[in-house]
Amino acid sequence: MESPFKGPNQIFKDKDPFKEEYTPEEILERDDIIEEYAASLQDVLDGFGPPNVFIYGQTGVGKTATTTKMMEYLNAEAGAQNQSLTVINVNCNKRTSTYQVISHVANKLHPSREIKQGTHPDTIWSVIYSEIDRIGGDVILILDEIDKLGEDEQLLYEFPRSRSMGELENAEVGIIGISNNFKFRENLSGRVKSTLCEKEIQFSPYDATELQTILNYYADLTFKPDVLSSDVIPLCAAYTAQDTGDARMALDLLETAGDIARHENSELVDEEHVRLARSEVDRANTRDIITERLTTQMQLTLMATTFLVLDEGTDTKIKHIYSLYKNLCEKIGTDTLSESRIRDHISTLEMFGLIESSEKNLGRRGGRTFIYSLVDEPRIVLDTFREDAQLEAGFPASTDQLLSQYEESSKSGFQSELDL
Ligand SMILES: Nc1ncnc2c1ncn2[C@@H]1O[C@H](COP(=O)(O)OP(=O)(O)OP(=O)(O)O)[C@@H](O)[C@H]1O
Repeated sequence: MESPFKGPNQIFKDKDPFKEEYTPEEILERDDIIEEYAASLQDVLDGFGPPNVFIYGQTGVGKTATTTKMMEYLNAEAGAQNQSLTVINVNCNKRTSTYQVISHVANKLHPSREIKQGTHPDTIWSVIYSEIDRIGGDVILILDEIDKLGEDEQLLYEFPRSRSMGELENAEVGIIGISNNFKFRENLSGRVKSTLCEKEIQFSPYDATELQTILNYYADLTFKPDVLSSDVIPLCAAYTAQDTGDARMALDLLETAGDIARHENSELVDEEHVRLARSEVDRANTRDIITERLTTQMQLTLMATTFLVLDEGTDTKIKHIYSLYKNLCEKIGTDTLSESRIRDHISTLEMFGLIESSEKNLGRRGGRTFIYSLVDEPRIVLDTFREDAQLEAGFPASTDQLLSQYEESSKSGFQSELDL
């Protein structure tokens, strides 16, 4: 058999900067934010103790990268001034409760103690406090994806108050919470909000010009010289700015365009590669949101909406979505939520960019109603649900037939418009 691999790579010189764990040398296009961030952290260097800061903004807008860079600078300055500063970083995506976070922090502070699963929380807290007091100085706990802690506020209440509650004598603690969930802040209890959100920094989405600067920087690190045709970066930036303004998505698009060109043994990456990459990235993003971000109940709400969209004779309004949702729950044997909870889920699906709404007049009867449609092709959404056997069990037997009919009629609808 002939080798299935392609010839020598003519496109990339390095792919590390595209990896999740890569931290760029420079943070571009965020000078104002960096200034604001530095002002919030100045207390540490001036000896007034670490602040609590809440960082928020959509996904991929540089919250984590900027925070990592700020901590590098802060550590260097604190070191130069002989100040004791300890920074502990925890991603709450993997540790979603106070218990899991404190176990992790205790293990980081005191690795030889090895906290075992089931250790009483009081024991864990006392390991943390005695270790922090032994080290002394300022301690900053960074909680990335802090919203994953949900309603478990114990850590957020207790940790920033540890000094005033007499748990610490030689040290003081501040929390930097990072979140892309806008609802999280609103849902915090007053007592936690007032401390955690003492200082807030909002990261806005990038515009096309900012994305171009970021993409040019990464392109220099990752592509061989002169392989990108001149419209590739502006196109990647324009597509992403119109959509989310998310730098991760723009980088993903650029890398995928390069992958496609490499797969074709092409010597250049061009506009067509970016177009192909765009539909690949869209498909992958939709899949990621559905599988990683939605609860089962949200998935069922989206599934009901998708089947209604396929059933072209029925309006996709909440009442109909809810009724189909209840049938699906029954079919796959899960709890059924109230209509108002499903309304909330529909708002969340809109926030994730999976569905969109339009207002419809109800004609002579008067009044208006909202009609929902899918942002992506139904096939992409259903293909994702098919990967989950429990959800697939809810599919009607006629799914494939409905899907083909829908796709046929969308195609013929397009042709008849062209005939005009
Ligand atoms: N201003 C920037 N300069 C250089 N690189 C950037 C910038 N903004 C984002 N990036 C890069 O884009 C990617 C996504 O950024 P980052 O992880 O910081 O986003 P985030 O806002 O923390 O997203 P999430 O909420 O999903 O965690 C990373 O590879 C990061 O290095």
